[in-house]
Amino acid sequence: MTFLLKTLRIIKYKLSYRHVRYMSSETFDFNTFVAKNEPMPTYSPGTKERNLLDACVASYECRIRDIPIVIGDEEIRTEGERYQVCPFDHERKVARYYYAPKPVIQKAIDSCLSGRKAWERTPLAKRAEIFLRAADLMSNKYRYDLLATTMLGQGKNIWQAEIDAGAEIIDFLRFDVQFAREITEYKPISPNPEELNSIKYRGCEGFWAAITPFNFTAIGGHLPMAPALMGNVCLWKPSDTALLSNYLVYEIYREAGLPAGVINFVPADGPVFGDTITASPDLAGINFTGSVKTFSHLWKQVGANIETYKSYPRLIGECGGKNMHFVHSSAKIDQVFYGAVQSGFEYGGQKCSALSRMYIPESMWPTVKENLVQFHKQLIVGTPLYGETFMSAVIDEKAFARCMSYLDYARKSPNVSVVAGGRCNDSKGYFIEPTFLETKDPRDKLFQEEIFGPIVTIYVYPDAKYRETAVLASKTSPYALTGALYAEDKSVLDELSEIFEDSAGSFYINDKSTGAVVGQQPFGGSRLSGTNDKAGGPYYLLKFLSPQSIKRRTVPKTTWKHPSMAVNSPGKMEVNKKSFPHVTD
Ligand SMILES: NC(=O)c1ccc[n+]([C@@H]2O[C@H](COP(=O)([O-])OP(=O)(O)OC[C@H]3O[C@@H](n4cnc5c(N)ncnc54)[C@H](O)[C@@H]3O)[C@@H](O)[C@H]2O)c1
Ligand SMILES: N[C@@H](CCC=O)C(=O)O
Repeated sequence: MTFLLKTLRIIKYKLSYRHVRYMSSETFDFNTFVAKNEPMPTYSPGTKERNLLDACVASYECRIRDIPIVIGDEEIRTEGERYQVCPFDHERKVARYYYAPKPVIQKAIDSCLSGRKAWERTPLAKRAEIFLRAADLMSNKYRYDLLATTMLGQGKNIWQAEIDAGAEIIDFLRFDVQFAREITEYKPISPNPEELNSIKYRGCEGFWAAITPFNFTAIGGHLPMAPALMGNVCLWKPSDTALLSNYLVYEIYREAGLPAGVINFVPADGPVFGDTITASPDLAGINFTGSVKTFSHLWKQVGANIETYKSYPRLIGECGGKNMHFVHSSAKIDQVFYGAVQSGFEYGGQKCSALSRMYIPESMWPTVKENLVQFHKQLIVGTPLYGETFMSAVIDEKAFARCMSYLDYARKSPNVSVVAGGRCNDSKGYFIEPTFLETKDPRDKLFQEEIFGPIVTIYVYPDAKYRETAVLASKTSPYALTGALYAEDKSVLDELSEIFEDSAGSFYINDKSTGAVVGQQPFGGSRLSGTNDKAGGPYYLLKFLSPQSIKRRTVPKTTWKHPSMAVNSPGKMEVNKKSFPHVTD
């Protein structure tokens, strides 16, 4: 009976998915293509898209997807199967997967390399068309599956899943196509009529490795796609806790026409994968998003092997943050609460851009505190499958333990008090209550270390000391990812924006620190937050090109002499006897 119901649900969903939106690949002309951001449906109760999404989520009930390693066209399953579970219900398995050991990772490298030339020689416009087709499949046929797998596997609520696995991934694909055209439009000049100059926009010699995090399906899909678009071949190592959605993205690329072996899908133990790719002389680059710890480790491994590579590997790393909201007394107070709740707690604070330290002027603190406590009471924390849930569980046991250790520290520290929240429960899922803490010490570790959970710490400063506090805030953390400044006073905005210039790669004025949109706010940070390559903007793609400059002489030379030399007997080789006295006639 359950089986029958389940099958009926799947059939009903499959019959109803055709909800056709904008198709960018149908009338595609590479030379004129201009991307636009994917419209986001509201999913409010009773809408068509909400009903379709609910049916899609239900169709995954009792299903465990089997996810192989894919090298070329070959599916590989190794011994020792593993499971991805729902973070909000850790008894519920959603995917079964397998780790690639060293020889399998090496096989994936060899497979990539064997197809590299053919893919690089495929015209850019053709490569672009494949990824636009993928964007259309994501926008239409697979929209709800992408959301459902992100909700179930990564614990995002409907809106957070749409931002990521709906709009953002589609935007990445379409805007990258436009950016790829724009950055390859440059042609060198040929002012000498005897020469013709050109540039060949090659990919890199070797293979790229895309190592992706759990927290954004869009980042998972984008990191291998961007090098592939620019003519590279790539190994994609997805995160263990994002496999369900990430494998679907991989399947969509293949359905859209991506040839086998251009991207090989290689789930693996992190260190085994890292050791194998950094030991390969053919490593062309690593496109990484994740923690500082992992990126620094990879960088060291590349450094240790530097003399063994055929080319210097390029390293892109988008890492963590300790993102602040700095509030001045001229700020609009309601904007401060809304921003804090959304940026601090959406997706359980598991966005690299999430608010985690906040500076509030004394005069505002009583009202801000009262409102934060009131809002806190209204937040629904639970299963992301329920439409009114604001926030769900953190991703896994490790994240739960990390958040708990900071909450323990907060309870024990004489400087810290709990404003709201502070509880945790992992009996069903990895639930951490959204928490506001207040500290008396603006250099507290709560103001320096990335927690990556729903914990926001507040420091209350004397209004008149806003300048000194801003200078302190700009230097407190080793990260520089995102930051927001709330103020209405124009001179304060100018002054503080300058103070914060080096402390945030993505800076917001009177808006929260999360929610960058592709093509609108290219994203990334410096200091320990990464190499600031600005995904979602055009310059990102430059990293994946290794252009070849070509000069063609069209009129043969008639002499070897420099113009500065006397013109007697042009073109005839003469030996200068003063320089070579030993030369005799
Ligand atoms: N700046 C950004 O754009 C951005 C975006 C998303 C996430 N992040 C950051 O990512 C982190 C959260 O993601 P996470 O928990 O998945 O990070 P993580 O570093 O634990 O894992 C990232 C990836 O690296 C792999 N990995 C782990 N050890 C490895 C090793 N030795 N060699 C090779 N690969 C290895 C993991 O399996 C995973 O696929 C946070 O710090 C967050 O701020 C940054
Ligand atoms: N680009 C996203 C964050 C990505 C990191 O997790 C944002 O702007 O909120």
